[in-house]
Amino acid sequence: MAQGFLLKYAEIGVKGKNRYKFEDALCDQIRLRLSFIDGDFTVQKESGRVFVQADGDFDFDEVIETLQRVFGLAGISPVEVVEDKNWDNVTKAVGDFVEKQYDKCDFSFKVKSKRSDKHYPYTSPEVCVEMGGYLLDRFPELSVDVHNPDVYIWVEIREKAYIYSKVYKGIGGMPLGTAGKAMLLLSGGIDSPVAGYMISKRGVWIDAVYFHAPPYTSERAKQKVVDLAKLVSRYTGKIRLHVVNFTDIQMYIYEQCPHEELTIIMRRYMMRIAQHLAKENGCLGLVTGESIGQVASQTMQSLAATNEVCDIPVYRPLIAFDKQDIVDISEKIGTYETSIQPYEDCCTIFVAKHPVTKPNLKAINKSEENLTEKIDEMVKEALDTIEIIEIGK
Ligand SMILES: Nc1ncnc2c1ncn2[C@@H]1O[C@H](COP(=O)(O)OP(=O)(O)OP(=O)(O)O)[C@@H](O)[C@H]1O
Repeated sequence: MAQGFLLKYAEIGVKGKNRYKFEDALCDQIRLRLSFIDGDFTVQKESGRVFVQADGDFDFDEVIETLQRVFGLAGISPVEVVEDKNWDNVTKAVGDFVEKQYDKCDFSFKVKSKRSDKHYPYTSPEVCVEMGGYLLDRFPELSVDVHNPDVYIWVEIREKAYIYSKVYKGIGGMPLGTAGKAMLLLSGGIDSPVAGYMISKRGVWIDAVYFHAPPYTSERAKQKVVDLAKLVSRYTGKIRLHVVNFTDIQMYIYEQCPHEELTIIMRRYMMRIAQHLAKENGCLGLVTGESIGQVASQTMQSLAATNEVCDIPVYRPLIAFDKQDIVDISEKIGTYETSIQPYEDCCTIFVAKHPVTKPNLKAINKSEENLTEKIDEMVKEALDTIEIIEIGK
């Protein structure tokens, strides 16, 4: 059983003077996530790494899976720690480690070393050579292969010595909470959950808003969005989901506006409401799952028309992604199966047969003039009757 886990971080490593803030945010996230699973974990910074001391009963796979969902980590290694790092202790510990890890010591290996304690009597290359020699003496069936070894044996000389041979890939990105908060427009489709995951991977907290149109969209369609938010929150942490009743607004637009402009005008009202909620909740921008050319409302002209009603940035993490690339990510993060459940979305119910693909802004603005102040009352009513669902932890 590993005594703990040595974690390598991703981009934080290239940060300058304020690197400690990113490291602290990362440690906070690791502590939080590990607090939800069995085991007794102590998280501490260790020059360029994070060390998690693991005590008590814990499920190894669960720890790895949990850490693999923490943004900011590049690699996760179960380690043996040698407190007193004098050379004899370290060599013996490395030999014991190899013996314990592998039933048969007949493979090829390469020792890799990193030394952050510059006062240690051996340099990194010396550690590799000396340790390699020691292992060959102790396990005669081992062989060295510096180009393509079966096993890498890592020895990191820090305040203590750390020994490991496995590196589980981390998810990368930046620690949550290092980049402010944004409001995700979350539908029940494939794209917006992926967009939420992607923006969050850059360290952004997310809140979400879902436009619901009962009775045209069912309770099951809403539940699907709640389920998606739960799945996304395994990565993004807590999400405050705002469910907006959009029925009256949609019906009114349907009655008053040219049908080929419906999707754009509805989308503009969604953006206005989302922006209001974003400002109310301290969000610095909106996030959507749009990508250029995917459907009529996602041409560059249409995106310009939806942007026009926003005075805060609209982030579209998937803007240049092919559909298949988006599907691949949704499968990886576990939202795909839920996203493809066949429940209707309000945008697909009130869709025109021939929506405009190159909306003319003047024409759109003119059509919106027909909506009179009645729509402002409807927007106010929608804002007053929002249901808030707290998702995740
Ligand atoms: N009912 C809704 N509630 C909240 N946001 C929505 C809703 N419908 C659409 N959106 C937002 O608008 C974006 C574009 O929606 P649209 O239906 O045109 O495309 P889509 O490719 O089907 O997107 P998705 O797969 O995310 O549903 C979505 O990614 C989402 O951010």
